[in-house]
Amino acid sequence: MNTIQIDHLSKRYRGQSRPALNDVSLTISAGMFGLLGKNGAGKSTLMRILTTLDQATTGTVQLCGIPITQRAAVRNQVGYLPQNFGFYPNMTVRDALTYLAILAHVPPRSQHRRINALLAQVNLTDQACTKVKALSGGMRQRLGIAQALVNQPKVLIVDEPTAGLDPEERIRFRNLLTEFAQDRIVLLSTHIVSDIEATTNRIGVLNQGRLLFTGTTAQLQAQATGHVFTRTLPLAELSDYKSRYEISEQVVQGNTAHIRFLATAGIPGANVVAPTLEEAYLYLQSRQTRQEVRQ
Ligand SMILES: Nc1ncnc2c1ncn2[C@@H]1O[C@H](COP(=O)(O)OP(=O)(O)OP(=O)(O)O)[C@@H](O)[C@H]1O
Repeated sequence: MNTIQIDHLSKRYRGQSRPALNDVSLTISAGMFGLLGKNGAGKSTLMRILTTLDQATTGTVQLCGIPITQRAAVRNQVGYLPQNFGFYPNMTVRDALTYLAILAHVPPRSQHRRINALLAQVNLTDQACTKVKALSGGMRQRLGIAQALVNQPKVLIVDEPTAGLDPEERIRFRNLLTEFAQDRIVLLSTHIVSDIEATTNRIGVLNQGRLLFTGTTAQLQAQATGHVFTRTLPLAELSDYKSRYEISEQVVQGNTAHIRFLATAGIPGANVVAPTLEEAYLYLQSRQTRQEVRQ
């Protein structure tokens, strides 16, 4: 029963006219799963419901077979790294983890061993005596993972974890997540497509509270096949293209522009190219917008 089963989940915050989540149904099985969506799509709301920090308005969730309403039991199975994670700045890394281990009821005789293992896993052994406030952004996020794993959860939920990390730390952090996904569910929420590309091929896309897509990255890319084009054109024509099409890439050299763009049908003089995952994601979003305009 190593799955998260979400059925017809909706959430409407008090005083808001539009629901933050709108009839979301989704099954997430073991391994890494990426949840993509732009700002305000509802990702954090879903994460907070799955971690029992917030409650749905309607719908049900079963996490590893446990109904989400059994909050204490669910919390034993879930580790969470929230957005903007930051805690106990004046404690050392070891003291902060020890404190959390106590809160998580880790037996005193296992605490030291568990914390040493976690520090090694997230590569922070050398920083055990460093104060949290002195860690770099990447180290802090790795400490965030360690704190989420203190109670050895079956499910790890991470919300926009790579924002603000430099490329090296971002890669390191993503590799860490894929390692952890080998024997548990890791749910990664992000609006950064390259984070998904580098870690998983199983995704869901949220937009304005609705699940627009769930499947593999290849399936998403297949939906955009035939809708991404490349063209070299005089720089003077670029603004006209920009007003008509979604440009996914542009390189300007002198008076010439090389562009990749999205269009619903073939364009004379433009060549069809295979969509990248980012372009497939943009195509999905723009198709949704066109449908809304038509309605
Ligand atoms: N506590 C709250 N009270 C009222 N509205 C909220 C609350 N939290 C979120 N919302 C609204 O719910 C919608 C979804 O927000 P949510 O934070 O879940 O999106 P998100 O995809 O995580 O976006 P971001 O990447 O910006 O965090 C937004 O319209 C947001 O304004």
